[in-house]
Amino acid sequence: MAQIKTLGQFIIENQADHPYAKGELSRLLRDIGIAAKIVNREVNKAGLVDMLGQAGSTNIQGENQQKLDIYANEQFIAALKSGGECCIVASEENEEIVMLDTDVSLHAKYIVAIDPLDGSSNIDVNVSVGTIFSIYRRQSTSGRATLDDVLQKGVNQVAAGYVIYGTSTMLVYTTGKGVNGFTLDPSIGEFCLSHPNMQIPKTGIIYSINEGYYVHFPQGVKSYIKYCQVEDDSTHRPYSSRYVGSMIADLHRNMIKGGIFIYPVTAAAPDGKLRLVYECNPMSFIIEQAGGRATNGKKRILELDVRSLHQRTPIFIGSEQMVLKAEEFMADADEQEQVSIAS
Ligand SMILES: O=P(O)(O)OC[C@H]1O[C@](O)(COP(=O)(O)O)[C@@H](O)[C@@H]1O
Ligand SMILES: [Mg+2]
Ligand SMILES: [Mg+2]
Repeated sequence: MAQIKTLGQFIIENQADHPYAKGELSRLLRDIGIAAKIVNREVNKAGLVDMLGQAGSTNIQGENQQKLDIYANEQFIAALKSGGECCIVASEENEEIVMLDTDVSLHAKYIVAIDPLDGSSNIDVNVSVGTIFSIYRRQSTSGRATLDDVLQKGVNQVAAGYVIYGTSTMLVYTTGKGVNGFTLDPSIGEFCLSHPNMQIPKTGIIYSINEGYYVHFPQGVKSYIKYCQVEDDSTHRPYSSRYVGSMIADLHRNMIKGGIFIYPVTAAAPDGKLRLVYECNPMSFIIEQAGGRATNGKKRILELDVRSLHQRTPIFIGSEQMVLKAEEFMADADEQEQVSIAS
């Protein structure tokens, strides 16, 4: 049987990849791995430990917080605090940034942005959910780190990853040197390397979008969906429509099989629904590192200016050729619109 390699071993072995390698980032990734195991334990038995359903509170997005949203948030913040390598946590579930003000973490170099539980609407129905994390180095060199240290462009990420609590539990991450996936082996309680050097296929036959909002989509998106549904053997169309409703699960599937995931602007979400800092930037870093593409229909997600903590953006992400194709339809629709305005 092949030698297993745990996440801890892999992180240490690859520590030299990082310009600042003194072990802090490795310890930070270790802390995230520990919190992921604790959250996984509760997710797996949520119905037995009263962890299903709403917590009775709402977050800054106006969403009803699920009990597991809050539990996961507390576990990741606690692990990052006790680990001492993180000075600020920016979370979907906290309106403001969370300053980790222990003596050690005050001087820590890293910022962690996190979506503690992604796919919250799927918790109670036993469909895959996840955790998304993004890591930056603080830019300010003296005093306390501030919100400005958090509102950095996605290109500045030093690491990003996600945990998927699905048929198996996996942790997938990048530090800018490719993407690797680790599966949790409950019998030894370790994440073990199972998906080395993940590469997303350049194209695929899966499109992933909530078609229930079709009437509210921009013309370019409507045209692209029609393109996906046309019969054409030479391009393996019609494509298959797959939509789990957990960004993590939809992107993980597409990363392995190829495909495109789109969450565009809609009437209800004029800036899109998904959040730039702790959903779109980390997932775009991972997908790009796996050979894919991620834009807002025009501009690279990782180059977008970050103005606020819970800022939203439309996103077109996945297999490179499919995202480029969707962008073509967006550009054509814009052109049409310009022509009709001009005439
Ligand atoms: O129900 P919709 O509008 O299709 O939205 C589904 C999207 O919302 C999300 O659940 C938002 O994430 P959270 O669950 O972390 O709030 C994504 O995971 C998913 O892709
Ligand atoms: Mg989310
Ligand atoms: Mg969430």
